[in-house]
Amino acid sequence: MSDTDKRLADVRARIDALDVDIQRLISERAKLAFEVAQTKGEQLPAADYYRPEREAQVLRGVLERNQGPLSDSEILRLFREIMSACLARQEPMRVAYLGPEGTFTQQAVYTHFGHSVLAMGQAGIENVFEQVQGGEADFGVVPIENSTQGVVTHTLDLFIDSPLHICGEIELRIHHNLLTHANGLSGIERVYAHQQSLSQCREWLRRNLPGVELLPVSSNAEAARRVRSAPEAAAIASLTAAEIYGIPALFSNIEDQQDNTTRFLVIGRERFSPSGDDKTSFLLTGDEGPGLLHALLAPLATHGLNMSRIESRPAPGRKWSYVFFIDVDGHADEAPLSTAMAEMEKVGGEVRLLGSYPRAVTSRIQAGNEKAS
Ligand SMILES: O=C(O)C(=O)C[C@]1(C(=O)O)C=C[C@@H](O)C=C1
Repeated sequence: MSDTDKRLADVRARIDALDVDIQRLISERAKLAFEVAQTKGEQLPAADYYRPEREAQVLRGVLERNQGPLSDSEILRLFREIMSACLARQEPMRVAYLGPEGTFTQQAVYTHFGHSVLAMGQAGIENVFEQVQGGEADFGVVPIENSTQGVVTHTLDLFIDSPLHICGEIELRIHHNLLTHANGLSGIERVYAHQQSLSQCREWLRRNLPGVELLPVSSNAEAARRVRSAPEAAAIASLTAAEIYGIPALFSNIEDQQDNTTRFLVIGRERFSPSGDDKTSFLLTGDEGPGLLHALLAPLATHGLNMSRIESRPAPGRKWSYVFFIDVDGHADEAPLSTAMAEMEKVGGEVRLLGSYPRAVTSRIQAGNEKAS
């Protein structure tokens, strides 16, 4: 045996010993998670054991402890999967998402819930809402805004008449790829993609495929599906879609903005407790003149609450009336937000809580500055 072989055998023996420990510890952890489950009630479906606030706390701890050599997102992913597996001891949770298979929304589902869930692709955002409301799905995941393209108005509008709650947010870095069976750019006659993705890659397409026909379709996964047997066409889609539909990526990371990020919301039928670092979304409506919005927002300022977003949409059936979507820091069950919301209700108009939920854990990972990457 050469010296190199001996060193290799030695390191592998140490890895084997560690694997035994890791496996024992994971099994021990799973047993403790089952113990927690028993205290919540035996034989309930997984959705009844799910505690997003606790999961966020566990994952924040993982990030704080990480000293490398694994990157923050890798170590998060591993612990995410361990918790997902611990939870899926009963029937897996059913999570509806904007499909078909291979969309970024599906990727958001796995990033947030891990792979031990049943992800159910839906044809439209409204179908995701319907599945959760009707109880066919335990939770739903829908896109809400993109850092390059702005808000997904269709999702906002669906909240206006929905009784569902927001119980989580997911931030996903969006990397676009040019998928094609063509050997080079010169063989491409048309490009399919979702309109949002065409817009996010506008500059790249202008420089690299000038004059080529750009065809918007319902999703990037649908674009990939169309290109499967059309070697003269290309699709803009994720690498997951490339794998599912068996199409090579001719170019990767073709998005114009390096930090192109999409935010998704998790919707469900219940409300959850504070996690220690939460956000709250609510809806404001009222017909009492321009001073009303100012009066409604004043308590937020008085209590020093940070408002991270305000979005207005036309109120359905009321010409020139608006509905305002507001995001603030804090949980509605905790002061100072609970106090501010009580004061807002006294002003008049309607203040409807859409949900309080843990801030996306991945938002703690600085883009391009990832610890140990
Ligand atoms: O702490 C709990 O409430 C658990 O059920 C355990 C656990 C975990 O594995 O850490 C599992 C599922 C919940 O969503 C949250 C956490």
